[in-house]
Amino acid sequence: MSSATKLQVHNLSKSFGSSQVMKNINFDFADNAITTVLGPSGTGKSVLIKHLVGLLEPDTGEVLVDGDDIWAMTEDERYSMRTRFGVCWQDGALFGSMNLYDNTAFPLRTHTKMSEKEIEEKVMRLLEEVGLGHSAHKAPNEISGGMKKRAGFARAMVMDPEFVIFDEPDSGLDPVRTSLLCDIILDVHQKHGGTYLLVTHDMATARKVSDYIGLIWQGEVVHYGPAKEAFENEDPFVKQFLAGESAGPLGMD
Ligand SMILES: Nc1ncnc2c1ncn2[C@@H]1O[C@H](COP(=O)(O)OP(=O)(O)OP(=O)(O)O)[C@@H](O)[C@H]1O
Repeated sequence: MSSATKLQVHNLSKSFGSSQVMKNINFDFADNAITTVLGPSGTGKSVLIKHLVGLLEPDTGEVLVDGDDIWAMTEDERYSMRTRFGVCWQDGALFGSMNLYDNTAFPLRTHTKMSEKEIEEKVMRLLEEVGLGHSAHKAPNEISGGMKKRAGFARAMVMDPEFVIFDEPDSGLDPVRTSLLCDIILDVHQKHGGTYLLVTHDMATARKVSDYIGLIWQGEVVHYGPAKEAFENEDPFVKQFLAGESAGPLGMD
């Protein structure tokens, strides 16, 4: 893959105490495509996301946005770099005291000078795009887990991010709701473009949405390439991983 993509991770390593979670990770995330990073629980997928948005600093290595190392930036530059990202956390990370409309409007009211009329037009369009146009007045505790994730997605999109990151979009959802969310992700991506990254261990999600697939195993990238190539790959590690088999070269520890 070209080394000139807008979002890159180069030789990133990270340890917590004596536990090394990331071992020299490299990714050049394809521009304007959907990449899924797959890995078993505890393999460091959320840690990867936190590095990408500048919430964690690597021990060694770099996170590059447009070729600039985010940890060589000033705090202000890093803050403004973060506004180019929309992140969909597992539970939607909604403010419990605000309805879905106000949750989605919050970044616009905080970071822009848009009028309430402009905000309303944008917020309602996004809530409709994620299938929540009729639920704008509801509070987070009045809606299902799937709806929370969709509301989190609408809020993540409201500042027109170039990079959209999903932390396990399928977690806690049944297969039908997961499939609905995947359809919405594909629709929104087609409409707005952007570089999307999903981390998950759900193969069905990966099959449905991915243009590219990366596999992380024990803190290392064991495969990265076009999704079709990954699912046709004969490498025993990749085959076992994508088939979800217990027998094979990947150990269970
Ligand atoms: N701030 C932290 N301090 C210490 N250890 C941490 C910290 N953040 C993550 N870890 C450890 O790093 C490892 C990877 O965690 P991470 O949450 O990234 O896994 P994951 O692949 O996202 O797992 P899951 O699929 O279960 O969400 C775990 O062993 C976790 O306990």
